[in-house]
Amino acid sequence: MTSVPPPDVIRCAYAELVVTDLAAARWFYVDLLGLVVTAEEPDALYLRAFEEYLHHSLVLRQGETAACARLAYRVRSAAEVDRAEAYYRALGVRVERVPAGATRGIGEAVRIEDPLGFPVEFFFDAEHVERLTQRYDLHGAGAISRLDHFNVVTPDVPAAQRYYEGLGFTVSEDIEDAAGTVYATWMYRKPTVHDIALTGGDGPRMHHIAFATHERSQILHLCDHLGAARRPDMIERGPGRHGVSNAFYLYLRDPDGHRIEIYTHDYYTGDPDNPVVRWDVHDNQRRDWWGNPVVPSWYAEASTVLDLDGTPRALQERTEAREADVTIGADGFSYTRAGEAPREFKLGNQV
Ligand SMILES: O=C1C=CC(S(=O)(=O)O)=CC1(O)O
Ligand SMILES: [Fe+2]
Repeated sequence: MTSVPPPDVIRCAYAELVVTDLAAARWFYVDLLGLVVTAEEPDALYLRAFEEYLHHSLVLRQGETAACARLAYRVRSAAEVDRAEAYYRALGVRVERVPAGATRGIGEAVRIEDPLGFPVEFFFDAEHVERLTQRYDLHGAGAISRLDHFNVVTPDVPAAQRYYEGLGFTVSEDIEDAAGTVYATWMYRKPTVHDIALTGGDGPRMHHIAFATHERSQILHLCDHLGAARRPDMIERGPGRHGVSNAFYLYLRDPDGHRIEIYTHDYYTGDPDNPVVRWDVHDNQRRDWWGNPVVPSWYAEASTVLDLDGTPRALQERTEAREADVTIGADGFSYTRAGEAPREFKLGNQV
């Protein structure tokens, strides 16, 4: 902890992913997902969703090894970038101040290796570009409106929660058990369910980046589009309705295996007394409200993250119980209505 006040974070703002085949990634993110190309270079794409007016919310950069190179938060003013620098220098983590343009379209920024091992950037100034909210002539049937959240894998969820609480984030929901083990936590700065989800597991790894649509029909269109492209294998999990967040969801894997969630219909969390929702890890509606099982890859796989030199981070193993180990008997395979003995397999699901 430090006596230096934290920067005033507004929201999650952009991610930078390393992809091994930029053309293949372009098909997935632009031709399929419909993200808008703000700028294009031989080895990089700067993409945004239709309601976004900052230069980008996703950077795809050609590289040898697929990885997450950066998770960026926007702060409320240029002065808050200075405060971020002071806060993290006081925390004693690696801090770099970069000039405007270090990332195309982004102003002066502070980059850190955060206490959880993630490459994180704080910025305020960014180039404004056309906001395409009402350019319905450009929206496809699967139009994506904005970046919604990051989900990261980290071994010690309570420690990660404490770090983010120090940064001014608030818990909206979590998954825990009767012994007090916390398996995952959702935390926000913008008044929705989360800007960051902390998923218990070997980390640091990036679990997914999520974009929001306005309508469930847009998510269903993306599934149909993948079918038409004969690429339904890019659908990892869903479509479905989450228990946590109540959002309608779809998880896709991009050509490099990076997980992208398309998400809609979560809820407002902006009042100071917003109630925290706590889920029992043995409630098999927690991750899918309809009780459908979470596919094993969703628990097991996540993207490598890089340090500020671009070197992949070594992983620290989770030492507490792992959700996939404690819920296989409840993840769509049994019912957990209070007082009822767990049943066998949920109809239609077999291990
Ligand atoms: O955004 C999310 C909201 C809810 C869930 S969960 O699978 O319902 O826990 C996962 C998630 O973190 O991707
Ligand atoms: Fe998510």
